[in-house]
Amino acid sequence: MDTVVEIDRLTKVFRQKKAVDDVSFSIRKGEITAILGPNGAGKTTTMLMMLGLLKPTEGKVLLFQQHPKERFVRENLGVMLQEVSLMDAIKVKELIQLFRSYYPQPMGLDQLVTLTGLSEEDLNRRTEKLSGGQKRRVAFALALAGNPELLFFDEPTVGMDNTSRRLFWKTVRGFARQGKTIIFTTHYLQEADEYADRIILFKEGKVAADGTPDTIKKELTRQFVSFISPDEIPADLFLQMPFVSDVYEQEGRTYIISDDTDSVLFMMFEKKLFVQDIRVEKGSLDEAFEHLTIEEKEAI
Ligand SMILES: Nc1ncnc2c1ncn2[C@@H]1O[C@H](COP(=O)(O)OP(=O)(O)OP(=O)(O)O)[C@@H](O)[C@H]1O
Repeated sequence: MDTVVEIDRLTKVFRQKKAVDDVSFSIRKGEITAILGPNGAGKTTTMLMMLGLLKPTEGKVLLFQQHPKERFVRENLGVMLQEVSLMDAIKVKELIQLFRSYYPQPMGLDQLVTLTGLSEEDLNRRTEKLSGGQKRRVAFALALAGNPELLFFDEPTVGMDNTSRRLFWKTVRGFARQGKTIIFTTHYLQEADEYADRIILFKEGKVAADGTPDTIKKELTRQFVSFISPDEIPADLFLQMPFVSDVYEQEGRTYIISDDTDSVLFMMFEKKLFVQDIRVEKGSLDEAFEHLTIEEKEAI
């Protein structure tokens, strides 16, 4: 059973708004997948539907080939949501032990403490006395308590200091090496790039791109050569080059989209094309991603 998550034509409509719009994908065992996208793109809504916490308007979710609410799924699932609310008036250690007792094969307390960086002092503290960062560490321990095969993290590192963040990712990577499947949402391309095997990029409730970090970066950062020419240069001249993916004209300027802008320039000079005002855009990743975010804000 290689496919752990299967989503088929998932849609969620809140009043008039389509928060998630006809999304399908599947996730294989042992993959670390980042669901990346700007505010309001539909990441959390998708995650809540995957977890069975929100009913889809249309479409379906299968985890381990079963409905998310099935007992087998529950016992193999670990979740850390954005808002951490812990039970009050109980010591951290007691809360973790309580969670461990819910599962047939829980993770050992010592291992949980090592993996999450909780100190002896933290364990004996009452939950309402914890700082934001400490709460997230406890939430992480609770997500791991059942030694789950599938882990969901909704913006896991928000509010974590650098040490906690490093430990978090070290633990997550170790899990993936053991064959556990990890899904996390994030706003940060850098975090997705660094830690995920695969990025599913959400935009306005849809999957805008899906692939390895390198593929996604390439898609986001279209490189091109552009110029103005008084001559009619046939687009085919460029399109027949293997590294040119598109040619178009906009406001009197011709754009040659290519991964290899150097070769485009070389060909232009070799053929002695009469062009003026040549510009080469290497495509900054940050700019491209920011552009995506701004578009999203404008659309709201
Ligand atoms: N319970 C709800 N009722 C009405 N609208 C909602 C509800 N939950 C989410 N939405 C709307 O659905 C859209 C998607 O929201 P969602 O929280 O899934 O996005 P997100 O990508 O997780 O954003 P963020 O990064 O800000 O957490 C947004 O426009 C949001 O306002």
